Amino acid sequence: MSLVAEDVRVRYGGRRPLADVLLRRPSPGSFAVDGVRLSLAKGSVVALVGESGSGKSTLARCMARVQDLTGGRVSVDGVDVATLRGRDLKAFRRRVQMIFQDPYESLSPRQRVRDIVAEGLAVHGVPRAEREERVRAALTAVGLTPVESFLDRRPFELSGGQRQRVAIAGGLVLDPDYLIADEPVSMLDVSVRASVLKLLDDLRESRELGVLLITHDLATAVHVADHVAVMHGGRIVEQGPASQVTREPAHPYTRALLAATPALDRG
Ligand SMILES: Nc1ncnc2c1ncn2[C@@H]1O[C@H](COP(=O)(O)OP(=O)(O)OP(=O)(O)O)[C@@H](O)[C@H]1O
Repeated sequence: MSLVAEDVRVRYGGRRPLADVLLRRPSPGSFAVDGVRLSLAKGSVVALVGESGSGKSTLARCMARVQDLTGGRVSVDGVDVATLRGRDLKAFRRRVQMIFQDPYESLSPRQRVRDIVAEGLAVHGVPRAEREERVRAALTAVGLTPVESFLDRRPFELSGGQRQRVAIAGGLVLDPDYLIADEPVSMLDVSVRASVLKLLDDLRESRELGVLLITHDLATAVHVADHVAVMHGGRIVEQGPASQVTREPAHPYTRALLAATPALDRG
């Protein structure tokens, strides 16, 4: 079972963001994602690595079907996700969950942990009587135990790492097949990054979750990924097993990324 992007292209229309002009990012005529192929199998962690503006988030949104493609296709188990409607689309929305960089921004400040985590259950019509048990199971799975001491807290009463765990629990509660994590640790203290990455790795193993880990940091990528795809200017310039990409980088851009990651460069 896998979620696959094939020759995906995205071109944005309209006015260009000022930051793009100032940073001399690709012009409107060019593609933010330009012919990308990427496959995410269940039970694997694939890291999508590249600098800001390289197209990682755009590709991720396409794979979650929250963004339209200009060309190519995204399929799940061989079915083009653009063709999904009604019940099938709802099932896809359950199967593919996204979590974001800043758990503080993506979590509603006034809601309590129990309601934040239960939100997806309500949307997907899980009976009220089942919700509490599933919320507890999800919080246990992300290591927020004893569960009782977290259920009634609000986001501001949690540490950054705990907030990211709540966001992950909110995705997991629907028992997805794939988790797309867009820079999930970049806002966290270095000391808690490793534990959140380990959590993603544990979930991959215990739930056979397919994790797409988006990061600008190669060190984060190789920490947990089986497969690394390096994105630059809307294209994947290199991809392969994590050990191969870091030991024998074939593309100059990958070599530059490695050189900027001293610990890996030495190793
Ligand atoms: N809604 C949009 N409208 C116009 N251009 C956009 C839009 N979203 C992204 N872009 C542009 O598309 C390109 C790729 O952006 P994208 O966010 O996918 O890259 P990224 O690698 O995820 O970067 P970051 O890590 O900064 O989010 C950039 O030039 C960006 O400014």
